[in-house]
Amino acid sequence: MNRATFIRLTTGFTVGVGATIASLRHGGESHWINRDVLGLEKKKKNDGVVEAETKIIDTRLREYFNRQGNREIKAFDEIKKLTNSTFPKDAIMVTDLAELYFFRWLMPTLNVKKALEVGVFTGSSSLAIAKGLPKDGRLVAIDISDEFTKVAREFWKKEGINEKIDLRLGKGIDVLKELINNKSEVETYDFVFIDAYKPEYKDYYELSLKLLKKNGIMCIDNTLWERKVADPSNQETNTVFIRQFNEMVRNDPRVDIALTSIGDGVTFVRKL
Ligand SMILES: C[S@@+](CC[C@H](N)C(=O)[O-])C[C@H]1O[C@@H](n2cnc3c(N)ncnc32)[C@H](O)[C@@H]1O
Repeated sequence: MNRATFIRLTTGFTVGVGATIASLRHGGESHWINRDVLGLEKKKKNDGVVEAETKIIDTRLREYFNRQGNREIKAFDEIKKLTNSTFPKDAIMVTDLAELYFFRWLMPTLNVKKALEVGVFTGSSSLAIAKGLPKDGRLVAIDISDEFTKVAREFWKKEGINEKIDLRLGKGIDVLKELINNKSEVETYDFVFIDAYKPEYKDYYELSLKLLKKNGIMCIDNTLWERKVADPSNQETNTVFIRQFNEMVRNDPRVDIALTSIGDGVTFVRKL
């Protein structure tokens, strides 16, 4: 059998690819190998069941996915490259490419005219949102860092979308409160994207909910937090905050929700 067509477990247990993605049961210690075949990571659960996880981590499959699943927008790659060279240590914060394509598509699909974002960094998600807005659409983009958003501002200008973006520098909570204080802003936003300081997610959520229209959509990024939310032994600060946040949203009767495994996990919320 061609090595690339099977999964081998450390017990010597070997199975064909087609039948095994959902679950493999066996008794001994196991780790799956040859991620390259499926592009899916598998982990052994306590009861010996090995399950496929949804995040695409295989480079080849990811490349195929990004190439074939979307009509290429070169600017998404360019901003990622520019961020890598300008802020190599922080570049991991750039929003997942699949998410960028999805947001660009979502804006006209939801007929979004007025959007809000908390957490701009070098401007990738703002770029995707603004590209999907109509000519007279507006994105209010909030970030605390002048240094990061300087790169964003220059890039938006180059892309000809800067007119659609109203950048507000400041702490997310303060700027959202300022917006709410202006009564004409309350319940006028069609779309909100939250991707800033994790311990403040609950505050961004509460404040943004006031700004969101009825039936407006809020997307909250990183809600699977590198899968750590599902590991009870992980008690890191951000993991705990995200877990509490997920619990709160799940129990909030003011919204309808869908947690998706796109990127690092994105929760979609519709204001009822
Ligand atoms: C994960 S990055 C955002 C990534 C961005 N969405 C993108 O597509 O590249 C988080 C951003 O939140 C900003 N930030 C951190 N604390 C903040 C706060 N208290 N208020 C507003 N922005 C904050 C950081 O400066 C950083 O740019």
